[in-house]
Amino acid sequence: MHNLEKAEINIHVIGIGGCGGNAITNMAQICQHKNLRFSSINTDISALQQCNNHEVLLIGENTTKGFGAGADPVVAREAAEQSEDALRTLIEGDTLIIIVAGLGGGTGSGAAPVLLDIAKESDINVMCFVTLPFNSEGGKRKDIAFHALEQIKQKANATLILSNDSLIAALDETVGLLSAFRHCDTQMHRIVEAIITMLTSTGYINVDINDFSHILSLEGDTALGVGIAEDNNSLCEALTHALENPLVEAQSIAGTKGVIVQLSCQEEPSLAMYEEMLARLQVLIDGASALVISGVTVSPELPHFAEVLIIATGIPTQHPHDTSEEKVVPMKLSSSDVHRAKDTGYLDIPTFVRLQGKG
Ligand SMILES: Nc1nc2c(ncn2[C@@H]2O[C@H](COP(=O)(O)OP(=O)(O)OP(=O)(O)O)[C@@H](O)[C@H]2O)c(=O)[nH]1
Repeated sequence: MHNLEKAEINIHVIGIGGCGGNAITNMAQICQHKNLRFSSINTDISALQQCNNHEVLLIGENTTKGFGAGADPVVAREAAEQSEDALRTLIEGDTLIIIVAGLGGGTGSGAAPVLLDIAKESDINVMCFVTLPFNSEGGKRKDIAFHALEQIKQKANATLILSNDSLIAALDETVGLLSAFRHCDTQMHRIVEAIITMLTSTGYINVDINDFSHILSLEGDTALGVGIAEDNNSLCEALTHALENPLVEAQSIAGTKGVIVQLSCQEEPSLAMYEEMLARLQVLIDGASALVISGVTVSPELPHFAEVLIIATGIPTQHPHDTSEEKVVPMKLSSSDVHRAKDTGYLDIPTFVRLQGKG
């Protein structure tokens, strides 16, 4: 008799540095699931004290004495290396790690690559959700961010790059900084939730962890996103919108080697619309003989008619480090999105704002 119990999936979302910790605090507040765990890692003990709803780990205590990495990624890397054993213990038993970090400062930029190396040694898939600094933060922060991004893209199975400058372009001018950051967190949280639903629910057409790992193992650039459909007729648009997030670098999936398309619906989707959505996908991949894995889950509790999650990997790299403004396609958000961003307060002032305040 075979044991038909499914192996437990453990998804661990880990924030690194001030931005990462803020994002995790927000996500942990709204997103709970038995297969999901949240942690924050920092060199700065005061930032970790704000992370009051999830696990925290102080790294490099001997070097930094808990006062932060002083915006120096080299110091942060050393701090992470000093705490390698604690990092290894933190990720024990994880199936998938999602790292969240703001690039451009010390801790996120310096410690994320170290955690990626440790996860790789332990054979754990890692996705990274990173933000790029505002232009107004200056060239030095941009340089640090791009250098870190280069390492992260090489080491992670998939990287989602959110641009802080796009927040300005995409949101209403009157939105406050912290609400805008919170909006950025919401985008990441939507993707995390869609991945959890995909990996933990049994779909009519099922995408399992091995399908997911296969797609993540393909080498090249990645594109990922979630699009929302209000009815059967807008499944195609939801697929396109998944790749047109106003906060994310323009994402083309032309030439991709592998794609997961996961459709979660309140009720059974129409066959014709499902087929049309997959036909649209073929147009987007532009003739590539990609491996397409599509899943369908019916979840009556979804707040919209449907959500389309797309994860494309093995995309040919066109402009590896060009994240100039031209590549970002800002789109205005819907008024409900702007409303949501305005309505939400923020728990804590991000570290970089606090540091700037200190003058
Ligand atoms: N979207 C978003 N970006 C943030 C937030 N906080 C900081 N940032 C961005 O992330 C970059 C890095 O800031 P932090 O995360 O505070 O820096 P750190 O990695 O902790 O580095 P050190 O404080 O120098 O050790 C900043 O330059 C900002 O562009 C946040 O809450 N949301």
